[in-house]
Amino acid sequence: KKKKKKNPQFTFIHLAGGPGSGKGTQCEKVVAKYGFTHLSSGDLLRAEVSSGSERGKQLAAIMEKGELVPLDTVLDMIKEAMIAKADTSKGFLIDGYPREVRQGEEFEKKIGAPSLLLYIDAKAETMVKRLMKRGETSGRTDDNEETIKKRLDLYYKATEPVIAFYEGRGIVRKIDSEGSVDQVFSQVAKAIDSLK
Ligand SMILES: Nc1nc2c(ncn2[C@@H]2O[C@H](COP(=O)(O)OP(=O)(O)OP(=O)(O)O)[C@@H](O)[C@H]2O)c(=O)[nH]1
Ligand SMILES: O=c1ccn([C@@H]2O[C@H](COP(=O)(O)OP(=O)(O)O)[C@@H](O)[C@H]2O)c(=O)[nH]1
Ligand SMILES: [Mg+2]
Repeated sequence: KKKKKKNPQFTFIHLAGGPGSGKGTQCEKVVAKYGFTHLSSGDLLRAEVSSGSERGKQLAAIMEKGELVPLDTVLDMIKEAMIAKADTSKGFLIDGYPREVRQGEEFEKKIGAPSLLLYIDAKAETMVKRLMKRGETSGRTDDNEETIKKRLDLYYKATEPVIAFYEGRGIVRKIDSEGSVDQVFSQVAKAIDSLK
């Protein structure tokens, strides 16, 4: 029996990469050029924390430690945000999700299959440097040395396998993010243009 494709009217592009690799920075530029809708799971979680809700308080405790919020919570938030934008959006940039292989599997079951995964790759040393710098002004409680170390460890353990999972499907484009923002973006744009 042929399986019906979920949500074929939308393009889904995942961005995976370590903390501070530059996912958010690149997404802003993609939005400006291509008009896709940017959904950052981290930003959605931080918005819930700022709301001061009971759920937000629980999330804050997890994020401060650099651990992962339960799968269903994050997926529900992404889904809600997508529904809110579904009328006006052609495609979604999903930044920082999936964080682990199971999250990728659930996304496909409940939302749809991605056409591209942009793997934003930077050295650990580079990521730490950028995050420490960002921490001077970001106000993010997780931009401190101890939590950055935990986020990196978890990235290598849980998130890198996601990239291998999608490599098997041939949709991964590796982006070298050691250069300037514009150098990185020219690689990102090439990968997106190759979709058409
Ligand atoms: N030199 C250089 N710096 C960058 C580049 N991209 C991002 N940065 C800086 O690195 C820091 C982290 O960038 P973000 O875009 O917030 O990184 P992120 O991957 O979204 O990180 P998380 O929010 O922690 O997931 C920022 O302070 C940026 O100014 C880049 O291509 N080159
Ligand atoms: O899908 C997600 C996205 C974020 N987080 C939590 O939110 C924090 C910040 O995530 P973000 O993507 O903003 O930053 P990164 O970890 O890439 O530096 C993480 O450390 C996690 O605690 C999570 O659990 N699941
Ligand atoms: Mg970000």
